[in-house]
Amino acid sequence: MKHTIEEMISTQEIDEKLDLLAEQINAHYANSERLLMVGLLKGSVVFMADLCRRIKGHVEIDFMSVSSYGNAMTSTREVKILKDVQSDIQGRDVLIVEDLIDSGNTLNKIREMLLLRDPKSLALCTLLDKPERREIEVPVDFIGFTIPDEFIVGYGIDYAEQYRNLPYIAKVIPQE
Ligand SMILES: O=P(O)(O)OC[C@H]1O[C@H](OP(=O)(O)OP(=O)(O)O)[C@H](O)[C@@H]1O
Ligand code: HPA
Ligand SMILES: [Mg+2]
Repeated sequence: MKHTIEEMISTQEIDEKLDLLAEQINAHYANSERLLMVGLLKGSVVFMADLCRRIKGHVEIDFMSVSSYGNAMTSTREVKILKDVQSDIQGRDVLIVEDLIDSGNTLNKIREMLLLRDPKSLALCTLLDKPERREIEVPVDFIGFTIPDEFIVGYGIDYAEQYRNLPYIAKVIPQE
């Protein structure tokens, strides 16, 4: 599809928001002994890398790979687990780190799956939230930016695998 992109959230705004998010997360887990941050590949990689370096104390990171969008702009609503976490999460404080919540299908599925493994606690953090698009309610504990219903790219987030390397967040504008 022919399109252009337009900057929506600058690198500096992202940096400042990450400082705030990290402050909230550090306060929330001040008494936690072994926090496990679980990122969802691939979209959360850039956010995870920047966020985990701001978290204090004993922190471990792990990743899961799920996919629901392929190269399209709309969800198939089917969430496939392509790679599971390597860590045993039973009795652990687990923080899921996600780049974007749109319909809520991805996070809802992951949350249900991880809860069955009996973690000590399970919380959700997303950099971007698009509440207008929600199909399933998911409880989110830490939210960076609440954004309108636009297709987003950059800072780890793709359109047909492109733009993950942008250091800022942009919206995609379709063209004739
Ligand atoms: O709330 P939802 O409607 O489920 O959509 C959000 C999910 O969709 C995107 O991932 P995608 O499946 O495209 O994989 P990717 O992270 O590898 O780009 C995004 O990174 C979120 O994980
Ligand atoms: O806005 C988006 N951009 C990229 N991938 C996505 N997956 C769900 N929503 C989006
Ligand atoms: Mg994607």
